[in-house]
Amino acid sequence: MVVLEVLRLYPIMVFVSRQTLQNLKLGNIEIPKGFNIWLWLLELHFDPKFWGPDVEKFNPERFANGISRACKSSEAYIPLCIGAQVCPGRSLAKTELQVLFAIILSNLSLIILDS
Ligand code: HEM
Repeated sequence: MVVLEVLRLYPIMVFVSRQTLQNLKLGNIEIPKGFNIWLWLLELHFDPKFWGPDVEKFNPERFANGISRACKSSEAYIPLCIGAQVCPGRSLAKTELQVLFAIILSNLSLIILDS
């Protein structure tokens, strides 16, 4: 849950770009072949429409019941991208982060400050 929330608030890539291979129609918008589309991941991760009013709060508990319950659309949570070019290292990355947290927690004493 902590890893998922960290990747929501601080994604390594804040945007990805794609180039259209053919003319497309997206809703009412005509997009010509060869057009560059920039997908702003951070905007999706901080949209209260998908995440609710506490969108800016660090709240790992939001993922307690999985991504589909944390967010109104699972396509609004894409720190590792989506589709054909989804990050192939995603499982390794998540495991590495969990191991890293475990090492940090087992070597440090953490205290919660009043403020
Ligand atoms: C938390 C860690 C990581 C994050 C947030 C992350 C995120 C991403 C994202 C967003 C993309 C898509 C980029 C794009 O399409 O423009 C990507 C692609 C890629 N990632 Fe990761 N990644 C992580 C870790 C890793 C690791 C550990 C590996 C390899 C061991 C890896 C290998 C790759 C490769 C090879 C691609 C290119 C895939 C392609 O173009 O088809 N990533 N990653």
